[in-house]
Amino acid sequence: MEKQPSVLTSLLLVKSRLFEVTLNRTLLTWKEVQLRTKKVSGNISSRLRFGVHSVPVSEIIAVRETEVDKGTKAEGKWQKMSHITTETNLCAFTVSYVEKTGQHRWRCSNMTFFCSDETICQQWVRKLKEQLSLLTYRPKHLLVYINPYGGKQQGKQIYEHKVAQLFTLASISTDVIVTEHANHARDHLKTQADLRKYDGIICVGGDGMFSEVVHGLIARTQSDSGVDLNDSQAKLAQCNLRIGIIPAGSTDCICYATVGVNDPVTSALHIIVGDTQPMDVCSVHHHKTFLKYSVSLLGYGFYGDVLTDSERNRWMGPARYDFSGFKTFLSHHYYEGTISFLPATNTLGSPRDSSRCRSGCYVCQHRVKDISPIKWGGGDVNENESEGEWKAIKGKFLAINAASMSCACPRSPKGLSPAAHLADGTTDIILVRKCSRLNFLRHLLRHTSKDDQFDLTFVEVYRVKKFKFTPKHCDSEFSDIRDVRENAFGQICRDHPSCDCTPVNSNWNCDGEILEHAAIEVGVHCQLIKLFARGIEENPPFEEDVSPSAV
Ligand SMILES: Nc1ncnc2c1ncn2[C@@H]1O[C@H](COP(=O)(O)OP(=O)(O)OP(=O)(O)O)[C@@H](O)[C@H]1O
Repeated sequence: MEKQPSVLTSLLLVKSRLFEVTLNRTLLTWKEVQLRTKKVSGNISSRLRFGVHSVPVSEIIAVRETEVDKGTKAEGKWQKMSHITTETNLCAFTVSYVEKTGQHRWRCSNMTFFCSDETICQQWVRKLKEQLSLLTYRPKHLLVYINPYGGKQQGKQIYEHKVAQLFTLASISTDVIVTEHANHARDHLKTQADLRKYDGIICVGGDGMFSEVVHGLIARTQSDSGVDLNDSQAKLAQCNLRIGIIPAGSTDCICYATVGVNDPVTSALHIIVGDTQPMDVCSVHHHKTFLKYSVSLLGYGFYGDVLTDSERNRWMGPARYDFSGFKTFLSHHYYEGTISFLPATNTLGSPRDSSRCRSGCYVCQHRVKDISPIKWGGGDVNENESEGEWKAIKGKFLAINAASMSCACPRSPKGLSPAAHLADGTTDIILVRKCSRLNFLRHLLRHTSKDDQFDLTFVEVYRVKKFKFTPKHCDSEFSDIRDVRENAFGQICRDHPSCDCTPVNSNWNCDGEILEHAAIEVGVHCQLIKLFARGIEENPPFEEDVSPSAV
């Protein structure tokens, strides 16, 4: 790699140790210099270099002049150096920067450099600030929504104690709104917020809060661009404002998928350094009506039933998911219907790949541009020359899942579709056909083991750009099919929601919310939104412990 010319180089002190500090356009580096006086050919002292520490300029948070404790000024190696005086005014500046501490966690570290005179100190502060001012992609004004009731109801405290001071340090100004009811943030974004004032929108909460902000921002962007949300074939306008998530929810799936960890300080630092991660969004329609957007999972059958049951047991807290999961597993319902889809033919990846979507993902960067408006295949199978061939699969399914990202989280370390991508314009449909309880259990357990969860005869996986699902018991095109049930004799019962007949249709679980209709049409909108994140970093570098702060 070509060596960058240095912008500034000086010998500076950190505590009592001497460092050669160099700033170039991309890196701030400090190398320890040890003075050892030894006779080489009669006289002269030589310098030996020790530990090296580098910080990318793009990961410097702030720089400021620092008060010097006058009592310490005469200490240090400068006393031993004839060419640097200790008699002058000792000055210092502090650099705050991102330190990667492992497990994808970031922390804000401070390093104070002491200079022999004020001019050098001011020069360093000026040059560092100049370099930071070139990073125009960093946000300066943010709109923050805090859900005080998400997760363990710690949203406000998390923001005030862990995030606000970092934003102040980075000279980011904020307008903060603590939400007063569900959909407050969505509706404020849709209609009231003056979005021209901001460089990004931050939500403090969980996946539900993120979903609110996504819905508000997409709706606002489409209304500003004159796009009809109910038109399932419309090409949606991209949202330019980035969204940041400060995790304060119960599951924080989106944070795990885009940052690798649900840590408020790490997320705040990704926002400050101005990271960008594009993300696909699925639009979900029922005939001519818009229902919802989804960024992670659309699940019918097993995952829909778990959510429906867990909503009835909210009083149990987070334990309701385990309880409902177990109950749904035992009930072992299957559902009949037809899934039609348009396979993603021009993508570089496949759902059975061993590679994963990571920071700077090649597959997402080289996605085939989705320029055509969404067109729906009529009937079960339809050929459309410009888009490829629709396929249809009719059957009895225990689960139909569409994963737009891996959905990996501590509960399911590999996720539902380990090789799914955040921003390649596709979603992975996973069909689990009717099988024995034991086989279904084998499939479920493989989400937590090394074995391939798709390598089972009753499981199929397809990477698609669009799909539609038609449940078997959906006689009228426009009827609401939620309450269609089947009694013991196989007859359809619509009239007795309280009788003991089994539902013949499941509900769709759309990113943790229940959809009102089973018959849906879904289209993937490639890179519709952007997050303040950079994707999960592969083997994030551990810093060698040569930093003077560790001394
Ligand atoms: N002030 C409020 N009062 C009640 N509900 C709110 C308020 N603000 C937001 N909400 C709603 O609370 C729901 C849950 O919030 P959130 O996603 O932050 O936490 P969570 O459900 O515990 O976490 P996760 O979604 O990660 O499981 C969201 O759907 C949001 O619409």
